[in-house]
Order: sequence, then C-alpha cells, then structure tokens
Amino acid sequence: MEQLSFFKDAGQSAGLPTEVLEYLPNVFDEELGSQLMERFIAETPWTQKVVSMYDKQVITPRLSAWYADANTYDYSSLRKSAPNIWTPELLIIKNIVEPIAGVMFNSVLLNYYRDGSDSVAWHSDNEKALGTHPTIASVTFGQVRAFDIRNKLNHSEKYSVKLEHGSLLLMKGNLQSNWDHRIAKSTKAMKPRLNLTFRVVV
Ligand SMILES: O=C(O)CCC(=O)C(=O)O
Ligand SMILES: [Fe+2]
Repeated sequence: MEQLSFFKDAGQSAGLPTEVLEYLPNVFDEELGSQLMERFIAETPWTQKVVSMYDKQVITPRLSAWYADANTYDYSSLRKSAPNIWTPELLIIKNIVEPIAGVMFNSVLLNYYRDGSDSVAWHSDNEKALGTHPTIASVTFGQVRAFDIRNKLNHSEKYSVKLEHGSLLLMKGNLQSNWDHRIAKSTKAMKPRLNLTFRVVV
C-alpha cells in the first residue's frame, strides 16, 4: 500500500512548454515498476562520482550507473570507465520506451536518489556526443520528485513537473540548448527514487 504515497503530489505547473517536455504518466504498471526498482537498487553496480568544483573535490549527491551498447564510445570525461552491458530488466524498459519516443537508444544513465538530500544540480545534457536536439527518455520509479526547468537566458522563467512512479518524460527539441533542469533537494521526508535517462550517444 505504501506505493500510493508516490502519487499524492502529482502535478505540473501551468504553461509547461510541451514542445520540449512531454509528460506521460502510468507508462509502467505500478507493481512491475516497484519490482524493477527493487532489483535495480539491489543489483546495480552503483558508483558515486567525485567532481572538481572551485578547486574542491565534491562527491555527487546521488548514486549512478551507465549502461550502453558494447561498441559505444565513452564520450564523457565524467564517465571514464567502460559502460555496463544491458541487463534483461533494462531491455524490458528500453523496449517499452523506444516506440513511444520514436527513437532507438544505445545507452542509459541510472540515477538513484536515496532520500531528499540526494539531488542533481541545474545543468543541461548538451554534450556534443548527444547531438544538437537530442530526444532523451526519462523513466521514473519510486518517490515523486519535482523536475524543474529554467530558461538559460531568463532564470525567472521556470516550470516544474512532478515525476510520478512509472512515468515517462520525453525531453526534446530545444530543451537542452535553451533550458537547464534539476532535481532539487527536499527537506521533506523522501523515499528512494530511481531515474533512467535513455540517450543516443554518437
Ligand atoms: O533524475 C532525473 O529526473 C533527471 C536526471 C538528469 O537530469 C540526468 O541524469 O542528466
Ligand atoms: Fe539531465
């Protein structure tokens, strides 16, 4: 019954720019989503990255893992290790997401937010290897968290989507070039959340 609480703050801010963000709730059955999430949390080879920020070494406030086709070039300086190879669970999700997105993906980044103090800071996924207008398919299981976007040229232009258990968010068009996004920390009690962003790396 606990899963019910995942849904209670669903919603999105008015005027969300749907040409860059398409939100599809309930793409995954609630029970299947919970089972997949438990397996991912237990069985993924999680890593926690250390990044340099203003001369300081900062540990990223979440756990991550990268999976890709074996021949995919390791494009990012942040991902120096070889990718993990697709698991059956990841392929189940990939096969559901691809026809909806209309894209065949060759990699996925998993992020595990253990509680409300885990987060991802404002950024855009605009690495060259993702191309100019990438479609990125973002699948969420677990705790509802707010996905915020802000216009890069006008930070006061902001929108928010509450990403629910079993939902799919398509990021597309100019999202990565014109907008930043984040998952903010929360001081409220938060259960674990798992997010998978399927990408095409060229
Ligand atoms: O957790 C999310 O919903 C977003 C993750 C993200 O932005 C990223 O991995 O680049
Ligand atoms: Fe991102």
